[in-house]
Amino acid sequence: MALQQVNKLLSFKSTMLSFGIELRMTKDKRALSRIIKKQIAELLEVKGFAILLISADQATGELFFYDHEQPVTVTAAFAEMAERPVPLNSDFYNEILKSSAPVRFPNDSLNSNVLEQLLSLAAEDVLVGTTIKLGDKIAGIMVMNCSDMRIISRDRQIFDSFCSQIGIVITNIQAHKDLEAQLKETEKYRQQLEVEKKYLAEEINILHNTSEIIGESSSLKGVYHLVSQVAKSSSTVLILGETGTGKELFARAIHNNSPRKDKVMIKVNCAAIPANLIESELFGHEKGSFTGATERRLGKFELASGSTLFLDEVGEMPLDLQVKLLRALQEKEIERVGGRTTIGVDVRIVAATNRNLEEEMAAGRFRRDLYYRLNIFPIDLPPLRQRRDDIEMLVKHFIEKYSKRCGKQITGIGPKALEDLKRYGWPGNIRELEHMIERSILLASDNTIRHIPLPVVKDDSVNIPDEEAQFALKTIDENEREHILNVLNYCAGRIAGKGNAADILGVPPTTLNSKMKRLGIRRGHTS
Ligand SMILES: Nc1ncnc2c1ncn2[C@@H]1O[C@H](COP(=O)(O)OP(=O)(O)OP(=O)(O)O)[C@@H](O)[C@H]1O
Repeated sequence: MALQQVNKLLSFKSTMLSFGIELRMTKDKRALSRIIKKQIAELLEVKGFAILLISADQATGELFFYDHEQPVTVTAAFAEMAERPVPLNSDFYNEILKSSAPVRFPNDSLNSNVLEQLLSLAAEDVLVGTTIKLGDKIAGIMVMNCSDMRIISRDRQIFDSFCSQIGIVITNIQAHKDLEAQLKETEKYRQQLEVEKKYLAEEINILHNTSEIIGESSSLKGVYHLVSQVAKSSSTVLILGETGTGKELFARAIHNNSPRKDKVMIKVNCAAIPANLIESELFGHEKGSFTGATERRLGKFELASGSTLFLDEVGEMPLDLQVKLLRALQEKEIERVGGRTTIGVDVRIVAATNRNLEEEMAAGRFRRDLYYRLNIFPIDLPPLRQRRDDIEMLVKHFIEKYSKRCGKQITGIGPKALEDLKRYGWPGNIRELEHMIERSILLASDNTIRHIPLPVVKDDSVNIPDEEAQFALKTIDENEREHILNVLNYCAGRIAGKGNAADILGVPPTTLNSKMKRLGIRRGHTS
């Protein structure tokens, strides 16, 4: 090799080496632009340049490196323009992206105000565009103006080496940016978890403070025994029982006596969530997966991982979601709405319902396969009318709880009032008893409850039965209908408002209205 050639090669190598080192040591985009400008001008006699960073789908470019010393760059208009992505759908950019070598273009090809201002092409200038690659991956596009394209063509080795050095820098910066974005996303995700955890912990705290299980009747002792047998395992439990019998209370007891007790039990009320939101509530969603999904949201399944998921009112779950629930239970993994990957979850399921699932299956409203998956360890909670022995204890418990809350000094209940309570049918079970005691405390004029405002009977067809035998002949719906009618009579047909039917029954007026509709109760039924 001729000495001159060897010297040229040596000098080129050392220039590239120091260029590469300089680039890698500089962190500031403005300073990097300055280094690129100096080198490109010295080596290739390039006058102006701009480098665009390409979006992942190659649809737009972001102005990344350019000559910050150009006077135009200090204007507000330029700053605003420089922020906007440059669309890459013109022939000019297509040609550059397709070509493996630098391409020369007519001077009016730029089609971008910001680039036109940066390069400020003179008539004698040559406009050149090229891709900036790292290996086979296109990282950016460089457009430049020089006086003679031949310099670039002649020194292609220099030019290519120069471009790949910039490719390394761009890729590094991009990777750093991606990492930062991921860290930001993770931090947001962590914060969301914290918020949800705090909210749930508070919710549970409230419930814990008030949710001692009271009762020593033999039927309840049978339930305690079942709870103690199953709690320690991870088996699915299905709690069955009429409304207000304490299904949620027992679900918490199972969780609190399980090895998962240090984590918060997560509850989903399958009846309370609109059908179109319940999937996202259970399985979560990715950002943008549907209108209104502005953030990624964790589902209750994910939140319950390592803990217990309490599926309340599972009998009300829409059929299409029952399929998804079954899949999640069988495969122990879920997919967020709009997500592309499956997420493994370790969740213990406790489900509850006041519906007769056999009937629901026969009517085609509940999937048989899901029923068998849930009915592994069923626990039947007896209604209050079958454990009247517990009424006195429960009454004492609620008197203590509510007299404190109401700021009254109620110490007990009179024998007549207690006898009335023991004879009543309790279709709303313990919840109804609880509300009744709260109401009686508010109405009491001295420190003893002497009168209980039990629903008044006005219609023979809804007469309150004397003994258990009569209840045994009725269905839950019949009982519910009868009780609602009694309460409506008592409130002179008024549904909404404090002290009226919905309030006494402990349900929102809308729920009472729909129950009335389902049970065929018209307002005219009441007097
Ligand atoms: N054995 C009990 N001792 C004390 N309080 C009880 C008992 N059982 C139920 N309660 C109270 O009665 C109310 C209703 O209980 P819970 O919500 O657990 O019933 P549920 O069967 O889940 O009702 P629903 O079917 O309407 O969801 C709660 O305030 C609960 O604390």
